[in-house]
Amino acid sequence: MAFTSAPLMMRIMASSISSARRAGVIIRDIMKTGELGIVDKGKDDPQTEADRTAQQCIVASLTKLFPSVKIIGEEGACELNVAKELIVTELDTEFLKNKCPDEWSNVPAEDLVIWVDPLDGTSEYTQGFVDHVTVLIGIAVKNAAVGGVIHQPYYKNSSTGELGRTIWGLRGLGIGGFTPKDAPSDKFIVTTTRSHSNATVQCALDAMQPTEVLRVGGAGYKVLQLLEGKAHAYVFASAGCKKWDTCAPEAVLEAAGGTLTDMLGQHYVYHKDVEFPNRLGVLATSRTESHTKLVERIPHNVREAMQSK
Ligand SMILES: Nc1ncnc2c1ncn2[C@@H]1O[C@H](COP(=O)(O)O)[C@@H](OP(=O)(O)O)[C@H]1O
Ligand SMILES: [Mg+2]
Ligand SMILES: [Mg+2]
Ligand SMILES: [Mg+2]
Repeated sequence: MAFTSAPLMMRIMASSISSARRAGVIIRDIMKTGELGIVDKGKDDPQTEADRTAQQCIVASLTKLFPSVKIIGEEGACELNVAKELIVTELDTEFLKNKCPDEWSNVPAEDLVIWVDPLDGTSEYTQGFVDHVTVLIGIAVKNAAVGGVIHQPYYKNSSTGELGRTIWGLRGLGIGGFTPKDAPSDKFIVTTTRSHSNATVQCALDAMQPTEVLRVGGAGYKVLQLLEGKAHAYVFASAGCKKWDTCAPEAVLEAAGGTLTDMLGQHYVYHKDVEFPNRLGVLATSRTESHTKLVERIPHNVREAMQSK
């Protein structure tokens, strides 16, 4: 096959793009059957047949191609001996036309972790807000979120009518599949959770003094709103998001000049032994905003509430 000599990082990105697309088809197909097979993993934490099957597809496909790379998926350990139709072996050839940034051209498998959220925005998926759903595949090198794929299965291309779009980002290369837009400079729009709010989340939002608040599902979708110029900041003062929610969004947003950190302005780490919860919340800003200025607006009681978790 052409391009098989591409560096490991580029092959993983290209395979992530292909398998995220296939996961998007699985998510749409399961919705069409009307049998979502919802299981409650905890309070406000549903899992569906689409989460389970999309994860099997992504993890089995990446494991087949990259057996020595650590892969961590939201839905836990999964069966790797899956039906042939669930295995995606093709690499996205368009992506492989890019030159690998020098800093990633020799990264060994043991420095990599792939964080998989097979369906981000599950609550919204079960309630029919399908636009909020994304498939997230993040690639960490040692501690840092470096590469990411965000696939939006229900995005409709207005000229072709085709469903699904895939946005990728790689530090040192930039982003693809999409042209970012800046949000209006005469407003300050903040995007936040639709289904996991609480008093601390609201207190942090109020402190931002937004002109408008958007309440939508999924970490992936909220970061897309920043890239699309629909919001200036994503503010979520809660420990509810996990590493698979933020690895891909952080890499894509930062490749486009934005910033994603905890509420204190520190980057999360994504090595294989890190704990899953993002205990200090999520604060993300588009490339036009001063991240530090927003960190300074977080009130003491919110900082204390988060640090005591
Ligand atoms: N309190 C909480 N409990 C469980 N999961 C939470 C949570 N708060 C946020 N999350 C998870 O973080 C992601 C984004 O949340 P939100 O849409 O509220 O912004 C969702 O991922 P999943 O849909 O992949 O599970 C959601 O489940
Ligand atoms: Mg979930
Ligand atoms: Mg998620
Ligand atoms: Mg999920």
